[in-house]
Amino acid sequence: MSLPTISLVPFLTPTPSPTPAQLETASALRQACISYGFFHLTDHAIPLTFLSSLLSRTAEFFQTAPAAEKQALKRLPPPLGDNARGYQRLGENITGGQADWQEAIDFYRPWPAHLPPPTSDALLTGPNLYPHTPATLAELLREYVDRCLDLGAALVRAVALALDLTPEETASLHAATSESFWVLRMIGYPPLPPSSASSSSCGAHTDYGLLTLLLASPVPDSLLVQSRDGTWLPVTPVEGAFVVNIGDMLERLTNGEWKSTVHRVEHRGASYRVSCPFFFEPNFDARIEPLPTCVARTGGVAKYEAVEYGAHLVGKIRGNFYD
Ligand SMILES: N=C(N)NCCCC[C@H](N)C(=O)O
Ligand SMILES: O=C(O)CCC(=O)C(=O)O
Ligand SMILES: [Fe+2]
Repeated sequence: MSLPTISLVPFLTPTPSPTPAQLETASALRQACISYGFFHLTDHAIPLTFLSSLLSRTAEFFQTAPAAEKQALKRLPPPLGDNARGYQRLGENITGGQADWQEAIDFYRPWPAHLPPPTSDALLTGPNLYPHTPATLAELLREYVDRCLDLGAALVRAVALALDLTPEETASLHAATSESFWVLRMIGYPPLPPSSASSSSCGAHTDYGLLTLLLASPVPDSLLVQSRDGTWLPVTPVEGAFVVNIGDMLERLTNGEWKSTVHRVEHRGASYRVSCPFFFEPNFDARIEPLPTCVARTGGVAKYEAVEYGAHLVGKIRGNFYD
């Protein structure tokens, strides 16, 4: 099935006031976010050759890194690790109480020095663990983070216009994402065993933050997006495009006008699928509550309380692993 496609060209460079091309894109973005909460993003300024190398080096890590290297990168409880960053073996992740058929590495923004540790057990305060195999992967991952942060900032400009925010609300949205507590996840999906009709590569969930930029192997129908009527729409990848979706914090900011759409992964067939979702999130300590312009458009009553993004994230991480 085809999700809407949005070209980011008009938003790549900030402008003092909205251009006609920006207004046109903002209106298409608004429709896509209301109808699906998911869209393909093209013309994002990240070269296809870079994205292809990142995907192929990621596949190389999962398929060829020695077991000892994966062991050395393991997500560990304190004092050796911070319980969140690092490598997770097949079956270590759970969604909705069921194991996901995937292995992964999580990277987060380095813990901001000015914030107190979020929990007594030092969750999230440790170092990122970058792979050594293949040799060029760590540098690609770091460059990918920088590029995705720029892309996230451009998308926030588009979102502010699509939501018709006041200048004050636009400024507060930019301030709430200026130190984005980003997450980069490298995921490897071996095909699901053919016999296991009930198992899943990644169970049905919503993403936690603002906007997810999903880069994945071009395998059709592995990612499934729940439509507004409850049916599952299989996604056909568009070469060089990101699949972008809305997270829980953007649903809250919009007072539910835009929903954080439920999605899941069911990867069958013969290929080894990889993905590198970049989660462009609010600052860890950002207070997220419905924006007045969105409240006014959705019946005049705030349907969500204010939350600190970090508190929401910590609650989610607690339920993500078997141990
Ligand atoms: N930051 C995000 N969205 N990470 C991926 C979430 C995948 C689902 C997760 N196991 C869960 O149960 O929520
Ligand atoms: O790999 C994918 O296509 C999606 C992964 C995903 O939804 C997630 O990690 O949040
Ligand atoms: Fe997701």
